[in-house]
Amino acid sequence: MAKTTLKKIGVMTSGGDSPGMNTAIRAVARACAYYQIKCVGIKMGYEGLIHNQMSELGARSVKHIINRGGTFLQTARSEEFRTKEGRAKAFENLKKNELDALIIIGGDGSFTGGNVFFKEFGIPFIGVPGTIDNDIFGTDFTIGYDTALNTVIEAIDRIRDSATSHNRVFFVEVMGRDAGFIALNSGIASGAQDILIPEKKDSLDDLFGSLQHSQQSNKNSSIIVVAEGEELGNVYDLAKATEMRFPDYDVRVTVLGHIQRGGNPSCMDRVLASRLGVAAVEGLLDGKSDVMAGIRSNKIVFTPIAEAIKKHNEIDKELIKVAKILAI
Ligand SMILES: Nc1ncnc2c1ncn2[C@@H]1O[C@H](COP(=O)(O)OP(=O)(O)OP(=O)(O)O)[C@@H](O)[C@H]1O
Ligand SMILES: O=P(O)(O)OC[C@H]1O[C@](O)(CO)[C@@H](O)[C@@H]1O
Ligand SMILES: [Mg+2]
Repeated sequence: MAKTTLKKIGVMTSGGDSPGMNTAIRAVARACAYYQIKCVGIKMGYEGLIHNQMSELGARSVKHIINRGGTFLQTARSEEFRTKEGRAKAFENLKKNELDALIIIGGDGSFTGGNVFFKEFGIPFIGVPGTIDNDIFGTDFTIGYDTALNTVIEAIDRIRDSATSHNRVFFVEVMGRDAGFIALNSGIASGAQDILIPEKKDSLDDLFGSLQHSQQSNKNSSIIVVAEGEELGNVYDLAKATEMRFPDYDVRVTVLGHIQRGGNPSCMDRVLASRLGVAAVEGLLDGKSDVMAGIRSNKIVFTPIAEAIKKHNEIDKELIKVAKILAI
């Protein structure tokens, strides 16, 4: 396997945390131990590189974290790393600690940072997609997405209990930044009356038509799942417009928020994180750099970082159709 002579690599988590990041760190540390290279854990994403916060991770340093949410290395959104001076400090520390390469577990922003750093200083790196949003090109699934979906449907199931008891209309906001993957899939899985996502052109008329249909077809509650990036309006605007249009409807709003980012990773996320962590170490040993390790049709693939950042996964139109048919 080994085409390179890497002796020591650094691993970090960066951007928003996601369930399964710990599993990925464990996989990186253990794969390094297996291939007899040193692994260093960098604290707080790029902040830890800039402020020299790092320590060696052996195979046993990562015990009992496979099942824990969050990231024990912690994470950050580093403004300083966006500056040339910040990145120069990071490079100095990287040399001081004799790190030959980096594995960056995070989202598109973290990969952009890695790409800029690679261009400036030639530090080899591989990205591992860790975000609940599933908004990264080059992988069918990102680490944390499946767990977040399961958290969302559990929450909406509970909302449904209350909604049906009161004949209410609920607007439920889910995360996803500019993408509607969480909303569309959780909406189908929780039997939503309507699902509003940025990738689909929505209108108030269509929404009102759907609510009216729900009322007329003897449903005793309606759940509307709204992606946080929805362009028609946020959940509060939509609830207000609905109350004005249908004064007799009893409307409520729930914003699920950061509960979607926590919790023990699902089996799917643990397997994904384990595979991608090993693939990233093997990829570096194989001489790959400036790429992201992902999974496509259940096979490990490496995608140039520039593509992973720029391109977007399309929403599956079949899912939109299924959601519509099943809301009959
Ligand atoms: N253009 C850039 N140049 C240098 N560093 C960058 C750049 N863009 C992002 N970064 C670094 O990457 C960090 C993480 O990016 P960001 O906050 O966008 O999260 P992310 O990795 O996209 O994860 P998520 O969207 O899931 O929260 C930023 O705080 C910054 O330190
Ligand atoms: O944790 P913060 O900084 O509030 O960021 C929230 C954002 O991060 C994510 O949870 C992950 O990218 C998005 O879904 C959300 O828009
Ligand atoms: Mg991002």
